[in-house]
Amino acid sequence: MKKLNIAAGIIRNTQGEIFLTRRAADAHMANKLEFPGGKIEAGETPEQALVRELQEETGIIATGYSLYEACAHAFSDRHINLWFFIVEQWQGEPWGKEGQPGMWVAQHALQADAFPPANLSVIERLLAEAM
Ligand SMILES: Nc1nc2c([nH]c(=O)n2[C@H]2C[C@H](O)[C@@H](COP(=O)(O)OP(=O)(O)OP(=O)(O)O)O2)c(=O)[nH]1
Ligand SMILES: [Mg+2]
Repeated sequence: MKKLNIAAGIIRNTQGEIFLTRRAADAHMANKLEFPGGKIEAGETPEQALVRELQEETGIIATGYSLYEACAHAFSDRHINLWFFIVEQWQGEPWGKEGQPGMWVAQHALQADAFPPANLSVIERLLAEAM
């Protein structure tokens, strides 16, 4: 079974909104909302992958972040380890740089069923901790 390690950024602004992107129609977990991010490459730390992926997918340079939650999930065809980081300091303005729709959503308005199933626990925690 395929094993993937993923770093993703929960980019949160001072209004308590989080930047989300929608996955492509032809990707794994097609059309689901996600926290921007992607595969940790050989030799990279999760933090290095986070900074690289956010630059590639949203154009920002993350400068302040901390690990929020790590979890594992077995899909029917792959096993993934996910590292979710809260990102609260960055340079630039995030946008859907790879053509994917991007949007700001209030933390308290996140909806777990719009995300891949692996995100359930992190969404529940974000909802519980929303202002
Ligand atoms: N980025 C991201 N991926 C997630 C989330 N939840 C979740 O299950 N995933 C899964 C979907 C994919 O199987 C995997 C992410 O891989 P990806 O397709 O984004 O990888 P990548 O950016 O490196 O893309 P590529 O170079 O392979 O095209 O993790 C999430 O919140 N954010
Ligand atoms: Mg990605």
